[in-house]
Amino acid sequence: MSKVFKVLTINPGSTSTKIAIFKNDDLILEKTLRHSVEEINKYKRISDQLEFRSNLIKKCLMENNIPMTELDAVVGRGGLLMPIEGGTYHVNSKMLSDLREGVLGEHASNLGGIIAHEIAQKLNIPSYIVDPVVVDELDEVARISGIPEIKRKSIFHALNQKAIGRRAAKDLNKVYEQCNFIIAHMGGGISVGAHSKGRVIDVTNGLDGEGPFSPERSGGLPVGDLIKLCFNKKYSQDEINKKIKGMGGLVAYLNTNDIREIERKIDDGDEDARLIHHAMVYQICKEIGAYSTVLKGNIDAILLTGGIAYSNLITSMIKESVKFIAPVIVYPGEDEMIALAQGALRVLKCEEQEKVYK
Ligand SMILES: Nc1ncnc2c1ncn2[C@@H]1O[C@H](COP(=O)(O)OP(=O)(O)O)[C@@H](O)[C@H]1O
Ligand SMILES: CCCC(=O)OP(=O)(O)O
Repeated sequence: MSKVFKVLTINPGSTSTKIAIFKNDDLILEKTLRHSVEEINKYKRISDQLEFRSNLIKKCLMENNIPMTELDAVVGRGGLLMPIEGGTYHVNSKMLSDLREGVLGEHASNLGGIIAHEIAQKLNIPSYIVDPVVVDELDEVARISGIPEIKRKSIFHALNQKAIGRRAAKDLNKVYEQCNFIIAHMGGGISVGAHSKGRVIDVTNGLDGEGPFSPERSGGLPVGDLIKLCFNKKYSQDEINKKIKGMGGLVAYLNTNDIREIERKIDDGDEDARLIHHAMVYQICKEIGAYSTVLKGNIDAILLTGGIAYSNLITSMIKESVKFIAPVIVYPGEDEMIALAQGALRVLKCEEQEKVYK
């Protein structure tokens, strides 16, 4: 009989840490540990959250009677490394140092590989990352920004966008590599991508001031006004960075990253909450419209996913605006945990070779 592998998957997002245990493809345990703005903003740098998130994970495994010694591998969501092709990468020392340093910036997913390695090395088992947020398949034309010194970058919810693209293709009785999709992942950050026959040829940088604003990010801003803000000596570089990610978007306007709380306020007649909620949806729709031109209108479906896709109010508002472009399919939440596990399993079962981060 072939060996059954037990894998721990760790997915640090900007507003949550999700963990799951799989026995081969079977899900044994899944937990979402949500973090409030106050909890997260206590820490200056993402790497400072290591102990906080790592302890929560260990506590959760203990409470659920999962002995770590039974694990065969640990796999984390990959972070802001140098741009790389998709796949499963063994966590190595170069990767760890780039994740700790934040070579391409700060994001919670930088902790995925670090925590996976921390747990795995004590157990003497391998640690991996899969399809990190820097998967880069952009068409050359999409890299041009408008200033030669600034190149557009592919930083997005690659793991989930790819997994949902595959799921939708299957639901449409097609294969991902034959389909054209616009995928909007709506979580703590929001990214909108154009998937052309299995390649993400253009995508909003979900982290750094592009696309729609999100629960905790500013999205694209009027540049002239941003420049004034940078040079008026009122804010440090760190403070401006926090306005773009962490303290931007819904957090800046309404002091919460929680859509459910905002929708309760709307139900209670809060007009400010209604306007800001509407503005976020409006910007998502505009971006979907823009990306329909990238695919020249040849689109199998528009896919809405991420935690925010649980909101019927938001998905129905988006459908209303974009359904003229292509059919809209909603996949609430994400397929990231199974995608992480399967990435590790393919390597453990020798069906695929692990990739080396250099
Ligand atoms: N059932 C729900 N209804 C509406 N919004 C939800 C629901 N569950 C989560 N969300 C919202 O989804 C967002 C987080 O999405 P998620 O994909 O979990 O993000 P991340 O992985 O970035 O932490 C938050 O704004 C949260 O309030
Ligand atoms: C764009 C990078 C990935 C990202 O934003 O993830 P979260 O929404 O989990 O913060």
